[in-house]
Amino acid sequence: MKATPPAIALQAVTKRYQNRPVVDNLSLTIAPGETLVLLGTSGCGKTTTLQLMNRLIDADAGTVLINGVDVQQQLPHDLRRHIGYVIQDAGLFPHYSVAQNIAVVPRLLQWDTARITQRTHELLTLLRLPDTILDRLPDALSGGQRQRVGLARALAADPPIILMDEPFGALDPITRDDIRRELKELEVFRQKTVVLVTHDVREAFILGDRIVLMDAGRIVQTGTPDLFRQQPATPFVSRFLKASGEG
Ligand SMILES: Nc1ncnc2c1ncn2[C@@H]1O[C@H](COP(=O)(O)OP(=O)(O)OP(=O)(O)O)[C@@H](O)[C@H]1O
Repeated sequence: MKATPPAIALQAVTKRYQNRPVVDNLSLTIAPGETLVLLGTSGCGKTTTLQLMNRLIDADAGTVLINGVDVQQQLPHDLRRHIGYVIQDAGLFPHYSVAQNIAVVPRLLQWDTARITQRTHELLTLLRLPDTILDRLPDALSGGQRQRVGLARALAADPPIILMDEPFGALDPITRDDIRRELKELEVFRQKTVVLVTHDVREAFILGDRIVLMDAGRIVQTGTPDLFRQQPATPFVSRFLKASGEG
């Protein structure tokens, strides 16, 4: 029997801007079903690393594989239909209603209206959203509701991989804590391969099966939250954890 390939693999990947590597010879594998958190200070290359995974940007060197297939052999739009993407403040289309936002990928996949309606209602229930918001524009939602709609949109076609870039960054601390907790408890979230970018150590410890701490485009330490607590690999790691009150 053939072994299952990693859901995502980066092999010696480099991305340069103005001749400066912002992702520097980085290698990383993510198992199916794993929640991996990319953690690090502002500008260390987390977002760039994430965007290499769904071909929002292309690497200058190295290989990115999704389920064992080089992303260069896949069309960006095909790839993105199979990889959900959630960004800060949800990134909803402002002139689309909530219903239209949630239906973006199902429409691309040419689902019929009945199937889209059924899926939309399932997602509203899953994410504890009232169906009274379906006709509203994103502007007429609270930040927490917008973020939930962003999640619903990313989950709509049930992609096996979800990429999340500072998904809770725009929320107040209480709403952020609530949504984090709810997300962690969702069965669907547990089953999926999730890569989450954050600079928030607490968030990384709550949500991550494994954490990758980056600095200047490189990996400083990889491991479970417990490993980070018990064996910070370098003084940089200790300082990073201490600065957030988790060290
Ligand atoms: N399109 C671009 N052109 C030039 N430089 C860029 C571009 N995108 C990112 N950079 C630079 O690459 C570096 C890494 O950026 P990246 O967004 O990946 O960092 P990050 O760790 O996600 O930071 P943050 O937490 O602030 O979002 C930064 O110095 C940034 O200024």
